[in-house]
Parts: sequence; structure tokens; C-alpha cells
Amino acid sequence: MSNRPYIVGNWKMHGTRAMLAEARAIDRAAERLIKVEVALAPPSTLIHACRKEANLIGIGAQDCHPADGGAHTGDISAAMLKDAGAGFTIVGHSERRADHGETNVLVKQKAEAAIEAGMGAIVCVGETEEDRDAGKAEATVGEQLKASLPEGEAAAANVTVAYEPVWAIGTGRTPTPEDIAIMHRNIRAQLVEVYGEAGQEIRILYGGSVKPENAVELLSADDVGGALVGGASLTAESFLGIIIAAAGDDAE
Ligand SMILES: O=C[C@H](O)COP(=O)(O)O
Repeated sequence: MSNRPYIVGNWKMHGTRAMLAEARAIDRAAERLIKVEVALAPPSTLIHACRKEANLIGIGAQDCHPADGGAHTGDISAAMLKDAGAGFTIVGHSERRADHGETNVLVKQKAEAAIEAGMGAIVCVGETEEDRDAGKAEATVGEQLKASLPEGEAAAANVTVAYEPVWAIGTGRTPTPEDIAIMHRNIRAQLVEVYGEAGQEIRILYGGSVKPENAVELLSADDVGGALVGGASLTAESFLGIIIAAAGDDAE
């Protein structure tokens, strides 16, 4: 596992070509922040343009179809995303699980399709507020993970896990660093169970209302390998605030 924190911006359904200036500014600043690995997942329509504008940061997708190709109107395969310039894709984001009824089985197929196409896969998991209130947060995330993690020879080397409590996404609410550490410890144990020693090397990101003001605290929780950032990744100014927080002493 790279020791560098991995900070990924998920632009969700935001961004026209006017936002390429933000990608350019992030890319330019990332040159100085060599201790942080930075990536952006813009909407698919901007992947190619972002790849051309930004040379240093990673560019990825927010989803992919599990099939190689075929009669799937409106969908995009992993190979097409790779061809457009994506080096990874997010799969199983809670917004897709909720809005499109995506199951763990489908998330696993998508992760495997991404890896098969030569990309990385960021597999998202996270409990709802009801799960947490019922004391089922760890069990829920454990079940999601068990059924969503990709199999295959290249899986462990190309998968990243993002723990995103659904109730923390876009709400300004966050778990305590202790709660994050407990969840990441469980996720780590499961990764080792599935992938053996290679599971120790897989990065586990935290996502959910990460902002420049709370990034140091959230990133300091045990076994947090970086952050998956939504709203605060939409401007270079706020995203760089998080990247600088992640860089710590190496910011300048
Ligand atoms: O993919 C990113 C997460 O859903 C977090 O979004 P947020 O930072 O706007 O809470």
C-alpha cells in the first residue's frame, strides 16, 4: 500500500466544461504536494477533457456497466471509460445503490469488469442511520463488503474500499474518529480474510462531509488511507484545502 494519503474528489452530477479550470488548478497544485495522491472522478462527459487538462492527478469514473458492450442504451462499459482516460472507477456508491437499486452482486460484477478492463475499482460501503441506531452498522458494512468485493488474481492489487456512512454524505455530520477507526478495523480484518496478506495493502478511504476544516481530524483516525470527497471537491479552493490538510508538514 502506498503510504501517501489518497484523496479522491467525486464530482457526482456536477460539471460542464466550465469546471475544467478547477481540474487544471488542482492538477497544478498537486505538483507541489507530492506526499498526497490526488484523483478526480468527474461526470463521464468530462473524463476525456479532464485527462487532457490534468497530467499529474488520477482521473476516474463514477460508475461502469458490468458488461463489455451490447444493447444497453445509455450505459458505458469499463473499457470505454478506460479508453476515454479513466484509470479507475467508483462502484457501489450509496447514491447508486439507493437511486438505481444496485445490489452487492451487481457492485461486485462492476468492480470485476473495471479490473478486467485494466482500471482500479473504488468499492463503496456504508450503513444508513437506521442501521447505526439499531447497532447494526458493522454487520451491514460487513455484509456489503463480503458480497461486493471483486474476486480474481488482480483484485487485491486494484481495489480500494471507501467507507461512507450514508447519513454523513452531504449532511455536514460525521462519525467520530473513534467510530471511523472501529469500522476501518473491521473492514481491514475482512480484507485480510478475503485476500490474505494482500488485504493489508488495500487502502480504506473515509467519505462523508469531509471539508478542509475537519480533514485533519478525520484523516487522523486509525487506518484511514485517504478520503472520498463530494461537495468539497467541486472547487479547487476547498479541495486543495483538504489536500493540504492531508499533506501535513509537506504542504509547501
Ligand atoms: O463520494 C463522495 C461522498 O458521497 C461524500 O460526499 P460529501 O463529501 O458531499 O458528503
